[in-house]
Amino acid sequence: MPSAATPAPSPEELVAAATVVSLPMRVRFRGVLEREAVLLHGPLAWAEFAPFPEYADEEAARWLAAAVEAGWAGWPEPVRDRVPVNATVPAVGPDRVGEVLARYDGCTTAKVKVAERGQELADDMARVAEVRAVLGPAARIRVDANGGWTPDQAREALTRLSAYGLEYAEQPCADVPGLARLRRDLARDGVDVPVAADESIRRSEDPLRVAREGAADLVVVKVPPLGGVAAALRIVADCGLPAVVSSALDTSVGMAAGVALAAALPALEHACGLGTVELLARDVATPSLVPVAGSISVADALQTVRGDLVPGLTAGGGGDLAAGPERRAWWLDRLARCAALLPRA
Ligand SMILES: O=C(O)CCC(=O)c1ccccc1C(=O)O
Ligand SMILES: [Mg+2]
Repeated sequence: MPSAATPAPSPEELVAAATVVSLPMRVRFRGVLEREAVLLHGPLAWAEFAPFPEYADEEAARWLAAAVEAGWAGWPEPVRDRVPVNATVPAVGPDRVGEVLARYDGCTTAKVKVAERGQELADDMARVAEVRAVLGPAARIRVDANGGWTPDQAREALTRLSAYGLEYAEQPCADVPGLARLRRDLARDGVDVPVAADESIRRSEDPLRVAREGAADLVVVKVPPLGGVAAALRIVADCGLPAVVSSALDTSVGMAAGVALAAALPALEHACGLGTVELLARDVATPSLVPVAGSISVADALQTVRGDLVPGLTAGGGGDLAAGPERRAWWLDRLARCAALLPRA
């Protein structure tokens, strides 16, 4: 049960509840082949704190607020039992697309990374074409450029990629004015590709600006950067746009928070980017929280965080997933600094 009266745990309490793990990834994502995370054993559940290493403390503190909600306060009530999930295809060559998609059981929506640094539109075309060929005409395909295109590049790329049929384009351009201009240009040209905002929501001081300025058709929401499930629900309601829940490259523990958000949204019209545990070569829970027949059960998500993790993984010990002493010290220091930034009830 969420409770506004639950006081935030102290920095000492959080450090005592923490273990630091390092997980190898199957494919490079965000330029890394290894994902580090702090797992916190709270009184209600396990929680995850894993802001990307380059984020400053102020931004990382929102990720910690989301972890405190998970472990200490609890999540809003679900309104559905299962959450549909998309496959996520990193910027691999077409030769690896089949192998990536095969790991997502029953997923009929795929998100394809595009505009990767060092690659060209021809690479994106080949990757998206292969996804369409593997999944067939009925599948939904969305692309995610992570802000990598100028508005003109995005117009050209999406006009060409639209030949494969796109559900939407996620963060095609880096900023809100760019997204708004692109949306107008696509409408003028008759190119039917809706625009979704991701970074413009989750890394913004003003997450409602996208909606105010008509810069997107839908919003992508992630629990950790928005400061928790309850905070994300409020942002979606205030935006008044359809929402897609996505992950931030989480372990099964972090993924459960995304499932809790997707389960609690009043409306859910799109598959969610909550299948990315498949990108990790190792995970903290058995079984892993991965889609079965294209969706994740909400009860499975709750059980994942309320039960035991893999043998040897306890607050204070990471078993054979434990990060080395230097990385452990770096993360615990960061945890304590971010904890000091949280409002204390
Ligand atoms: O939405 C998905 O399918 C997976 C999540 C994802 O793509 C992602 C994962 C880590 C960091 C950024 C992003 C992103 O959506 O941009
Ligand atoms: Mg994105």
